[in-house]
Amino acid sequence: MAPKKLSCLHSLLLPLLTILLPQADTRSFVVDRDHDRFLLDGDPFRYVSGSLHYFRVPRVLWADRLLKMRWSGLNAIQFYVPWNYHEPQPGVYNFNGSRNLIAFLNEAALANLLVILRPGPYICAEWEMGGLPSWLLRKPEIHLRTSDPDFLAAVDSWFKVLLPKIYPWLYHNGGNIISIQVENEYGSYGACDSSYMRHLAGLFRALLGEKILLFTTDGPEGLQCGSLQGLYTTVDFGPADNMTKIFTLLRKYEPHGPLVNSEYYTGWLDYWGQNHSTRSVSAITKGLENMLELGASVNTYMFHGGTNFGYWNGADKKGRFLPITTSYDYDAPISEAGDPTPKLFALRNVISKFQEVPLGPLPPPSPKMMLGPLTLHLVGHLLAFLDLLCPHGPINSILPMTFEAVKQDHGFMLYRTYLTHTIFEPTPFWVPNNGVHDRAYVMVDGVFQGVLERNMRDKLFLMGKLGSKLDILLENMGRLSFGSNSSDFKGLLEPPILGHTVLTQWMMFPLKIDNLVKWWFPLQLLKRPHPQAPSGPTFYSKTFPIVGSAGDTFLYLPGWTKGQVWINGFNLGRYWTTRGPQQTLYVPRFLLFPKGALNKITLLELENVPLQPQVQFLDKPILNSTLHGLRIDSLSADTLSASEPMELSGH
Ligand SMILES: CCCCNC(=S)N1C[C@H](O)[C@@H](O)[C@@H](O)[C@H]1CO
Repeated sequence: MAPKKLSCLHSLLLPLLTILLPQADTRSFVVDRDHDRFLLDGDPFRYVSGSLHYFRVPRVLWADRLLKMRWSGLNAIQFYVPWNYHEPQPGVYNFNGSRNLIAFLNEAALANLLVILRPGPYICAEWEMGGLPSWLLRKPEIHLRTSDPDFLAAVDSWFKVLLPKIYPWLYHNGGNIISIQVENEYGSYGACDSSYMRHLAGLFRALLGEKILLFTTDGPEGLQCGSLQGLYTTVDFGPADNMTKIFTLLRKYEPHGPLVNSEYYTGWLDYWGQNHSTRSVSAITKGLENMLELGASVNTYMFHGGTNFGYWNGADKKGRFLPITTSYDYDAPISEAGDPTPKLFALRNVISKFQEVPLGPLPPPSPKMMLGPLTLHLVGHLLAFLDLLCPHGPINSILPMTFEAVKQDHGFMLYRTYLTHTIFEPTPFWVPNNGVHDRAYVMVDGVFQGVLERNMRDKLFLMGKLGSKLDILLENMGRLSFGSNSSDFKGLLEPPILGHTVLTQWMMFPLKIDNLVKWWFPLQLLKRPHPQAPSGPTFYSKTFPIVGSAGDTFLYLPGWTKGQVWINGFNLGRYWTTRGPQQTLYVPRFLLFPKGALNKITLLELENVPLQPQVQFLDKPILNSTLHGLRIDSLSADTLSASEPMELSGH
């Protein structure tokens, strides 16, 4: 069922693509079960693909990354489409700028790369709520990833917008999409709702037609529940797994047709507070060569990881809640900053034994820049800006409400109540049933008392007078992206208890920090110094010029604790210097104004500010600090010493 009207871009591009590519009516990508292979336009074909997530790479960098992937010998790329990235509110869609999926497909076509598309609706990917929009949780009893009518209604409505957009880009229609995955590792979810999977398969067929190859991907243990008649079954595993054993198991589901590993892990993800993950070059190249020897088609996950900018990281639960770091470097062949690594050259060498790889030099690593140290100035305590951060005023409720209930999807919310009696002695303060989701910065009359953290710290001791103001800044650290319970509500899930008193009569202030930072600090007069010595959630800022030529750089925040950073209004993501393993944040050079113009860095430090409120921009990342302090051997001496301190005029 072709869409009734092609967008003007399609009507312009499609004829171009049809001229550049063989006529649409002769194009085909099919499974040849007689010879256990794919056929592309009737010829034997094997893909060697790499995963790159457009939603983790600013659009201005897409062409650079795709060129490097093509040069590496890949003939295809694989990527997800995060539902929550494109439908921020029910019925509100965004496909602009770095969300322009069609522009990304076109960039891939221009790089001569075929596409394996994975539109979900659930994508996992260490992404916020595995790609599902958090507004689904406004119906708290919804059963995600099942044939729950409320969930399917939202899925149908989303796919009726998305799938017609990609229909013209299907390979047999003249585009570059050769196959499409249905759901994601459904067999690992536990619901095992085959009517849900059948519903999705039917919807994809209705909107995409009969020709496109639809497939599923599961770990070996998930094939039973994740596979479905009519969808080609593929598997995922890494270099340490037993390829022979897993492919033998896969043959139980696909006795004929090409063997496919849809996620061959080149590295792994990082959690805040855990050691940095790496995978050895030798193990990865050996595993890839073994699979290519077998004639398998392989997608390497990730080939370029990118960054969880803003609040987009997801989380796992392994004994305790584990948020994913801002960096999604993944120890991938192309680093977070887009630089080729030894792993890339080693994989290219393996691929070249099986298929032609493009000649010509690979673009050199991007120029890097050092800057600073910069001394930031105090703008004011977060509470001093409540009127600007929550212009519509608070929501009142006897019991605290969740982020989802007040329709705050990401970031921070302030909960406020007043003590109904004087507390003379330090008195236990806690939220029952581990009900802080995820971190609570507690203040009494504006004075910072400490932090409660999901699974990590559940009690503080407070004192206060009758009528004292009790403020709790609640941080959403990203919703679970994997596991059987994606309904990861955020906020105070239960009323807090002080001593023997259940605290009621709450005011909820959903905070629109990003809006404010984008338009804020135009003049020094907006500073609102805090009456007490600032500790707890406090804004710092600095205006600075670039010295010398601009380049990619890595923001280093020695002595700071935890918070959020914006550069020229762009939300760079979370830092957590005291937790690691990530110590720097990637700053693509396009974010910075060149020499002659002024840049603005804004920090929201949530806990403690260093005596010297300074930051530096380094010429290399630090992603592997030990759990107990930074291993500075990862930095050259000159980098650490950096240039002369820059005392700049201005604000
Ligand atoms: C502990 C990892 C949680 C499960 N995720 C796994 S196994 N993975 C498979 C999943 O399909 C992919 O989206 C990624 O999430 C990948 C890990 O990078």
